[in-house]
Amino acid sequence: MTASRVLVLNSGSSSVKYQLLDMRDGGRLAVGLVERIGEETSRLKHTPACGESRERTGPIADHDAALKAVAEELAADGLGLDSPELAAIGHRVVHGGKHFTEPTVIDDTVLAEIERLIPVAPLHNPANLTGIRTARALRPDLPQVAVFDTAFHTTMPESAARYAIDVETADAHRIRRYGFHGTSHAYVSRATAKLLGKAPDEVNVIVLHLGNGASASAVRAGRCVDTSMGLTPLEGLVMGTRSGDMDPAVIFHLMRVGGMSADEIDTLLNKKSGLIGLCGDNDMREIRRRVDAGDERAKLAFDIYIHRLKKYIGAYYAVLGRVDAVAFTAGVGENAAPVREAAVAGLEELGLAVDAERNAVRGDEPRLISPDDARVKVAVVPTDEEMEIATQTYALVKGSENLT
Ligand SMILES: Nc1ncnc2c1ncn2[C@@H]1O[C@H](COP(=O)(O)OP(=O)(O)O)[C@@H](O)[C@H]1O
Ligand SMILES: CC(=O)OP(=O)(O)O
Ligand SMILES: [Mg+2]
Repeated sequence: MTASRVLVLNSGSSSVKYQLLDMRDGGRLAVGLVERIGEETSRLKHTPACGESRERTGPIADHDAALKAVAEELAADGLGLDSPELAAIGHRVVHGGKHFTEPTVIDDTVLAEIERLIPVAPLHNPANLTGIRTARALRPDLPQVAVFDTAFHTTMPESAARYAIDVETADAHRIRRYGFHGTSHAYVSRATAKLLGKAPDEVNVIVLHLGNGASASAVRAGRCVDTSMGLTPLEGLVMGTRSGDMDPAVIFHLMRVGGMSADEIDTLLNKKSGLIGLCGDNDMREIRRRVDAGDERAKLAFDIYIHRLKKYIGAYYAVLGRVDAVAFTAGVGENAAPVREAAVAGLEELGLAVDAERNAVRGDEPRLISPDDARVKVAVVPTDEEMEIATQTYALVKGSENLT
């Protein structure tokens, strides 16, 4: 029997999403989520294919404890990490810098590089590292593979990747646009081509990944040519708790006039800005409920969110020259019909429109929400970062087995 299972760990700043997949048929043997890590109200939800969902509530102190709890849940279903059927563990790693352009088997050198990049992904890389270290301790013999959020964006031309700052300073500090959510942008742009009945290299797609973190990308013939996140996942769209774009001089002003430290401003812009800073809520469901109830602050937050999104659709339309489809994905993009409607409203001259009835339909499958005669298709394409990570992990592990 050859090992054919892959465990995927997607460790976020306060959560771990995981899936155990059988790569012979892509079947999901178990999926789960640990939320609110580090709080009193942590929750683990585990759903095995062979039975009912189970929940654990109560404090889970850190990512190490979270992963150990996940390992226990898997073991309870006979799917423990000690299984000989496990071929590899695939990890989402947010920042891979310029160095990592492909999925990579993790060794001590790779770990050190991920650690070196912590200052440019302070919310994400530490969590990813803990996930890797704990998984390695549990199964030291197993290949652990890192799949980087930045990898898909390494095809960007210098004109998109470079900031217009002094070249020597930028190079000395490796300052450039790296871009994130690449696994999702890659998966969704390919799935969008498939939905249109085309090969990925035949279409130009604008992908809008709208989760808690949010980013847009311009994908020409299957290759990323621009993306909204930058050196760190702070730039670009308005997000749940992050500001996205603003005049960088705001930072000097807050330091000189507001008396704030660099760390305080970092926390302000990453954790207390975006939707939560504007209206006190970062969940689009709650914001829509408030907007519908006539709440002015929620309405302004929603309008700022949409205004920024629309600017990026226009910008990437110009970058691509010809657009075949705009694809909405992730928590907000897949579920919030009012966001999709508002983002595209008024863009008829660009060939973009949303059909209200189609937009209202909910579902898990990729689908078109534009009218039949639309020049540019608008699509909802559920992302599947875990499946993409598993596929890349398994291909790498099996490929290297075949070579030996
Ligand atoms: N039914 C829904 N309607 C509107 N927004 C939703 C819905 N479900 C989830 N969301 C939004 O999606 C966000 C989470 O998206 P997700 O892609 O899971 O984020 P992340 O991976 O960054 O944690 C929530 O914060 C919420 O704003
Ligand atoms: C890179 C990033 O912002 O990721 P997430 O949306 O998971 O926070
Ligand atoms: Mg996400």
